[in-house]
Amino acid sequence: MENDTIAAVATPPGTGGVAVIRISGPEARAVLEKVFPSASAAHGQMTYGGIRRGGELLDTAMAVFFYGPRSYTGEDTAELHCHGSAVGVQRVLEFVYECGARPAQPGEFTRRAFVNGKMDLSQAEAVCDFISASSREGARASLGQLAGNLKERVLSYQELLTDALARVEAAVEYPEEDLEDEVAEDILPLLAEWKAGLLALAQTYRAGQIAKDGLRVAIAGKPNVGKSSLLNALCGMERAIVANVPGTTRDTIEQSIELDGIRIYLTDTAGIRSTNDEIEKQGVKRSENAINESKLSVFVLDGSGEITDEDRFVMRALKKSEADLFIVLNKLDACERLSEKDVEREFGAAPLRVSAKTGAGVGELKRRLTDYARQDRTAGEILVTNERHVFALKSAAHAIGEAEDALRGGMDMDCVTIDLNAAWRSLGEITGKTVSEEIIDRIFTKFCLGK
Ligand SMILES: Nc1nc2c(c(=O)[nH]1)N(C=O)[C@@H](CNc1ccc(C(=O)N[C@@H](CCC(=O)O)C(=O)O)cc1)CN2
Ligand SMILES: Nc1nc2c(ncn2[C@@H]2O[C@H](COP(=O)(O)OP(=O)(O)OP(=O)(O)O)[C@@H](O)[C@H]2O)c(=O)[nH]1
Ligand SMILES: [Mg+2]
Repeated sequence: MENDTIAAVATPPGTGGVAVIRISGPEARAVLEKVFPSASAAHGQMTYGGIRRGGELLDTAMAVFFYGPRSYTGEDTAELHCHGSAVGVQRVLEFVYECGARPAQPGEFTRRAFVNGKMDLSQAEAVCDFISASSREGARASLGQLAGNLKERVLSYQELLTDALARVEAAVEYPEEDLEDEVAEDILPLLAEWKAGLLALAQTYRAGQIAKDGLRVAIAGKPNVGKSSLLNALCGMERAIVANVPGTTRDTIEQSIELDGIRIYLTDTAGIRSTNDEIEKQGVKRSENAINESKLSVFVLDGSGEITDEDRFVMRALKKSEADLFIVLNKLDACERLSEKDVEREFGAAPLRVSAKTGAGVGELKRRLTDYARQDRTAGEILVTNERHVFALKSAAHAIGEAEDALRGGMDMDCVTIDLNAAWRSLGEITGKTVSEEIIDRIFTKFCLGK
């Protein structure tokens, strides 16, 4: 399976300007010559010509050939740049299969690039993330990883660990030289530094996850405080129905916006209150679900009224969830009955004053949302966006901590060696050096076809 020749359409299905078929493997050149006889023999040179099966013209296209290892996959690779006709591309693809290629599995081109050492596992994962990025920040984070920022950082830690291991092993090997104390003294501060660095990197995951997957924000509050109006103000359109009738919003309403490069999934919810109305009850249940699925809740209060038991009821529901909380005091354009102090006294946090009606304060709310999304950014420009990587970084930091304890406790130097090796192996899970075939399978089956 590893060494046959694969083919797939690399561009999205359907109608387009141009569609690209990629062919990779030892027979790629032979396949290309059958499908596109006028192909140039020169590396990377695109030529124009006809694709004919028997006497029949299937397309007039362009083709290019890359000799391995100077290609994306590291193998011989051909590309056919066809007209973006769904039917035309299908016919050319069938012809390519007849000429000796087989259909590629999802992610198989990139898997070959990984197997052939063209990229490490973190870069291969970044290819998938970059393609599916839903915001500028998500695209930036995955492109950094694709360019190798995480890989380089991990490799440099592995190099440091290897140096430390060499010193520890020398102390073990030449006990007569009494190197142990000196090695311990030299290495201990380094271990602390590496552990902190790895943990700081792991901590970028919160911001990384938001960059990659966006931030889910629920807009919650009792009926008629202006939640739907706030949703509309945040997304700049009349997305939800607004009316001066408590219970206007019956179902949750979702709208995503991009704020300063970050994808934000806003959910406007039905006003939460205890009710006997069957439909409203279901709406309230959905509101509670939306809050539980969000990382952040915006709790809306009506500044033209008083704090009521209904507000307290909502606050209790919010407190039960794990979501962080912003309090917003709405209707600041109307006569003011509630001050920021009142809210702080009641709910323990100062609110942001806005008017969903005039838009006052909405810019500041947006700013606070993006600040919230960006907090925890350290460790330079690298953003860890993958739980698997976080786990590996934390495991490595933990093993380094064990090595520290062993050194400090005057334990056998062999224990230190074991711990440092464990740290090295944990880091190798990120680059793919020390990862099981099952995990690699799982990663690549998530890819789209043709990548
Ligand atoms: N036409 C086309 N465009 C594409 C791709 C592709 O496969 N085909 N890519 C696919 O995702 C991305 C570009 N990524 C690529 C990465 C490496 C190589 C490559 O040939 N690398 C060789 C040679 C480098 C060189 O000549 O300097 C190498 O690494 O040895 C090609 C594309 C996006 N655009
Ligand atoms: N003066 C003023 N009125 C507002 C403001 N925001 C909302 N309103 C009014 O308050 C009423 C309720 O607004 P909605 O946005 O429908 O309130 P809601 O919280 O979504 O209500 P439910 O869906 O019933 O829970 C409407 O008449 C709005 O025009 C504001 O900032 N100032
Ligand atoms: Mg509403």
